[in-house]
Amino acid sequence: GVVDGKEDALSIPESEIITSRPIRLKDFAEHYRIMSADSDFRFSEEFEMLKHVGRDRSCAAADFPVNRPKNRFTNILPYDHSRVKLLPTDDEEGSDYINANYIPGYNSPREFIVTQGPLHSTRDDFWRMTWEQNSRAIVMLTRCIEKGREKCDHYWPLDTQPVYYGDIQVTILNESQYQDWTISEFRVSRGDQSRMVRHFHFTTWPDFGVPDPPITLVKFVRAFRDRVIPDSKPVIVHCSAGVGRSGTFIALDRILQHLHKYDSVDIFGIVYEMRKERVWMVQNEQQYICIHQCLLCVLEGKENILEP
Ligand SMILES: CNC(=O)[C@H](Cc1ccc(NS(=O)(=O)O)cc1)NC(=O)[C@H](Cc1ccc(O)cc1)NC(=O)OC(C)(C)C
Repeated sequence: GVVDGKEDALSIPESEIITSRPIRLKDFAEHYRIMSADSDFRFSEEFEMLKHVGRDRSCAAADFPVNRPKNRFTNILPYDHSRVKLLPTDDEEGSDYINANYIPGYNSPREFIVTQGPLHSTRDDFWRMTWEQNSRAIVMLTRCIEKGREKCDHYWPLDTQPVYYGDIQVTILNESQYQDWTISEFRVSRGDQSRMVRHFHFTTWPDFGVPDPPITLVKFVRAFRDRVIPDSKPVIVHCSAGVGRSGTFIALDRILQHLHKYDSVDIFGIVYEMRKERVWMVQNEQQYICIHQCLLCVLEGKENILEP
């Protein structure tokens, strides 16, 4: 079919759909120069090719009337095929629903769970998901309030007093504040069981934008990867809608691990794969280019330069 004058993705033969565009690391600087020429003309073209990826998938559960209030935004709904299901409570319709999808990482096909910033009304579901999925790390990429708008509920305690979220108790054990992020450790308990969950909160990433300078994101990903315990438990990543900043973070985390073992990198393919699992992962062109800028800084050895 032809939609708005262009062939839509469904009409292109499977064999002709481009799903990856690997670039050799030794050619990456030149690749970046070519793509960014003429006001990022080729970056725009390449990012446009990702527009329809995944969009043919159903979001039926998200659309159940009982689940609609659980979605922060009307246009950011989880695909059914990759959504995270809560353990249902006595066949209550919608009791298994949370706006969250499994996303592949460098280490496993379900390394991450990407979710929206909890609403006040869904924060108990958020902690239930964290417990049921046995997650030991949460990456938060938004502030709770930005430009006077609520982007995310403050879903963890305000001080060291324990707080219950449903039947799950959360206690802040410690908190380390840095210039652009805060790393905390929570004790998360249910009944007589307790676990430690690390909270990695990036605090200076504007919605719809990119960290300034991009190297700050490289340093945060390093800080996260150096501290996260390598295990098979999914890492929970969220921002406000759980698409733009979350997708950008995961893409960079994959790339920084990948380049130790391989001599090429496929940023287009990584974003393509993520968008098959969750809508709009890496939301805009600026974020897509930022991933390339971060990699360029690392390849040029700029990440260890002390800021002025
Ligand atoms: C461009 N903004 C949006 O699309 C946001 C959802 C969103 C996406 C990504 C991000 N950034 S993030 O993923 O990095 O947190 C924030 C918010 N959606 C809304 O604000 C939507 C409106 C909308 C915008 C664009 C569109 O194509 C369809 C509908 N509004 C909306 O859902 O209104 C409520 C909250 C009152 C129910």
